Amino acid sequence: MTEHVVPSDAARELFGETLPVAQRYAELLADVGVARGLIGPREVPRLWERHLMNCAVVEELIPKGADVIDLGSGAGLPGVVLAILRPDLSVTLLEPLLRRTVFLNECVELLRLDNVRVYRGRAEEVHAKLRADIVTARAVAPLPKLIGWALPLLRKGGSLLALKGERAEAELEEARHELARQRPNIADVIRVGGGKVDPATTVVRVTVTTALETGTKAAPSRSPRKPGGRKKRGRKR
Ligand SMILES: C[S@@+](CC[C@H](N)C(=O)[O-])C[C@H]1O[C@@H](n2cnc3c(N)ncnc32)[C@H](O)[C@@H]1O
Repeated sequence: MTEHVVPSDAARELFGETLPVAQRYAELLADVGVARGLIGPREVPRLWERHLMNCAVVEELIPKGADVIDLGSGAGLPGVVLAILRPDLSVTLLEPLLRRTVFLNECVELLRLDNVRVYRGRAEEVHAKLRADIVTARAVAPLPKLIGWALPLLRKGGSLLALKGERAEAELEEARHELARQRPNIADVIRVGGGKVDPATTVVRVTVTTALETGTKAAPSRSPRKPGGRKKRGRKR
């Protein structure tokens, strides 16, 4: 195992019985991910704390059995982490760049993630094709742009969970105009994972309170699970 990819006790606690799969993912990021330029070599020593764990704690905001789109998944953050931790979720990794979707497909296969599909495309071009209960996004675009890309993908009552940094509240203020132009919604900033990750992960959550207008309806969502699917992995809480 790559020396730097050894999980801390906190990571062991957080991932529980799913740790071996998370560990394999961390190794893929550290080896293939770095070799192909999908993740910077300087990130390797902090893969667990800054990347995997920071993303994992967002799972507490996601209802059981939800359809999740990870918008701008890149090398799989946070989508792959959430899929590992929560086999009950159906996760679509939405990513436009071929090099990244190739890596994502390799991850799905090597980690045997039957609850994940990789979808190559740009968010703004798939509004008529994809629908979800939750859209996650980390480091993809400024909030006003992200809102315009993500909200049309949500079912009524669904939420965009945008992982943001220190400026989350200010970004939300800057996005008020765009929020007002969209379907009715409620937006707030929440911090998750306090006591598990330091600093806690900051999430801008935007929940849409109405259904999409007719004429913008997507095809029914396809479950990424294969027929007969994989056995559920247990999870220590
Ligand atoms: C800085 S990377 C972040 C990747 C990953 N979410 C992470 O946190 O490591 C931004 C990603 O968003 C993708 N992206 C950019 N514009 C997009 C769009 N319009 N729709 C979907 N994905 C997009 C890029 O291809 C890239 O992989």
